Amino acid sequence: MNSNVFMIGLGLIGGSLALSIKETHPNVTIIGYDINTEQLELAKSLKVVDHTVTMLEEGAANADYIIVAIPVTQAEKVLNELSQLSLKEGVIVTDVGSTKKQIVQTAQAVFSDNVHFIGGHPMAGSHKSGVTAAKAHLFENAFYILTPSNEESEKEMNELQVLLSGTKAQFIVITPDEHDKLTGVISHFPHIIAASLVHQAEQYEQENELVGKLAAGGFRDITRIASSSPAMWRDILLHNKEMLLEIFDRWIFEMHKVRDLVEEKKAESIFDYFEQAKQFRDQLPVRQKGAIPSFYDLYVDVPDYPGIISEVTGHLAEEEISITNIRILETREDIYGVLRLSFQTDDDRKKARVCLQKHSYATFIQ
Ligand SMILES: NC(=O)c1ccc[n+]([C@@H]2O[C@H](COP(=O)([O-])OP(=O)(O)OC[C@H]3O[C@@H](n4cnc5c(N)ncnc54)[C@H](O)[C@@H]3O)[C@@H](O)[C@H]2O)c1
Ligand SMILES: O=C(O)C(=O)C[C@]1(C(=O)O)C=C[C@@H](O)C=C1
Repeated sequence: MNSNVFMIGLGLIGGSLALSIKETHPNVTIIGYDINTEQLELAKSLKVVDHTVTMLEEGAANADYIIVAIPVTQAEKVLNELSQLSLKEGVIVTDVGSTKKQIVQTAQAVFSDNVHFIGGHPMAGSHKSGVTAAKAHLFENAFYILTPSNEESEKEMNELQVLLSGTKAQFIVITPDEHDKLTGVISHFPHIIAASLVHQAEQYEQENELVGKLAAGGFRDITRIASSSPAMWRDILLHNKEMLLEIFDRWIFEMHKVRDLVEEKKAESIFDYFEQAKQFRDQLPVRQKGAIPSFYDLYVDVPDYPGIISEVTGHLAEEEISITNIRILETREDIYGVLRLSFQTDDDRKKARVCLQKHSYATFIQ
């Protein structure tokens, strides 16, 4: 494949897609554009793209594929701008936005028949933003949702999937409406809850400063996504208003129900509430990225002495095995603690296990 790809938006998602495309199709030329000149220059110096341009029309004119990877309200604006430019006959335009209804509607309204728009949404990401957080394998095993317009032929759909095959994601085709309902439940609303829990803790901290200091474990796990880009989430909430209002109502009803159980001390019902949630949560496909992010965790028994963590990570670094997360689960004096190392892939975890066993560490996988 030696097509021209024009990547608009060189942040986490645009950067990651560019890297994965280049890995599978080295002859593809990727031209990058971003309104933030710092991101643009970084993308060029990190070799995430081959060339950069500072005007939309410069990159759009010769593009066989245009990928719009910017916050969703900006995406609508840019689709409009693109529709005013002279584009190659048969160009395939796609986006990566977390909402689909409004974007697909805009694309259908503005593009003529010689432009093939296919809505897209890779269902994996991070709370980190910017090109420096981009990774070629960000979407491995994740679902990649496509919402083609009715007229989109099989040929264009196949071509786009070939271009994006390096993501190693699993493509799934649904309607924009279905998309916004599903993501409202499993992605958009959870982000609101995470942010609201953080706000609540902040308010309580004014009464007692220990709140912030003690906020660890569960609080950190459930609020990681509250560190995501505010601009991105503002736009998503504005786009998916109808669905989110419906979920708010159900959620408020649910919270009243649990509140009543607590007030009335209904022990059995409280148990059932947690038990049913645990059952549903435990049977979700954890190896697969998507609704629940997958982590390839390796547990290592470690004695508690200074420098132990750098010793373990040092062995892994020698063999160029990268860790995505590290956490001490339990380290008390004079006993063995447990280090939980997370990896991006199962392969990295296997290599790490062999490496650490060679250095006489006991390792286990849950
Ligand atoms: N972060 C995630 O987890 C995730 C996952 C899947 C999809 N998405 C979607 O991907 C899109 C991009 O998110 P991201 O995480 O890469 O954000 P990001 O902040 O890392 O990158 C966005 C980039 O777009 C640029 N930009 C903004 N407006 C622009 C414009 N008008 N023209 C050109 N460049 C512009 C910004 O300067 C920035 O570099 C969003 O629509 C988001 O909803 C995000
Ligand atoms: O892992 C995270 O940090 C994410 O929030 C990723 C996440 C999600 O909600 O699952 C966020 C928004 C995207 O549209 C898709 C994926």
